[in-house]
Amino acid sequence: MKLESLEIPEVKLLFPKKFEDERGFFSETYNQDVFAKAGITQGFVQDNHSLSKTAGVLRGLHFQREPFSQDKLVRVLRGRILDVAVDIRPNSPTLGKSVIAEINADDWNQIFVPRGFAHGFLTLAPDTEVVYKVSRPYTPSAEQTILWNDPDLAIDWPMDESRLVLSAKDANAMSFKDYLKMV
Ligand SMILES: Cc1cn([C@H]2C[C@H](O)[C@@H](COP(=O)(O)OP(=O)(O)O[C@H]3O[C@H](C)C(=O)[C@H](O)[C@H]3O)O2)c(=O)[nH]c1=O
Repeated sequence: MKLESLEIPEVKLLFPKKFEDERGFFSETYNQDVFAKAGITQGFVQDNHSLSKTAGVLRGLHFQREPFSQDKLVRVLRGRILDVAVDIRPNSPTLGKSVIAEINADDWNQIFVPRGFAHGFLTLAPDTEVVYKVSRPYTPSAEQTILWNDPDLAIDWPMDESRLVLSAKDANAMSFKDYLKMV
């Protein structure tokens, strides 16, 4: 499996092998030993799957407070996303910095977003299906959302706000400044 580090090394891009033949393809999309060799030793306890019907669906920026924070291993079954991981670790030298990568079915790539990061994505195609493993279970009481277009984070989303589809929760999320007051 090919592995690439991004501007924040804890966030990793992975390219599992895809064996193609006249029938189609086979791919081990997760293998504990192979991923451990890539430095991903977290166990995963839950698989998630979301469908976004149009391009312009923006989900995020989400995280779960400690001790419920989740590592996430994200891939795209169909379509394309711009995936964003924001470093929200209070003592990190890259606090507030984002890593952005396109994850899509054609490239068959995955992104590993460790705990300590807020996560979100913007769909770039209709009928985009995202599946991802998480290392701790969903804990609604611990779920938090930081505003997708927070001025201090200054994430360069490549789509005009008027075209975005957001949940009410995400549209009314807290600012990064308010998050910093929490920690
Ligand atoms: C996350 C989650 C949600 N749900 C239920 C709760 C809601 O009734 C419904 C939709 O949840 P939500 O609007 O939070 O879904 P997304 O906006 O796709 O949230 C996800 O999007 C960003 C990109 C993430 O990184 C998180 O994993 C996750 O928060 O599914 C569950 O039952 N289990 C779960 O693990």
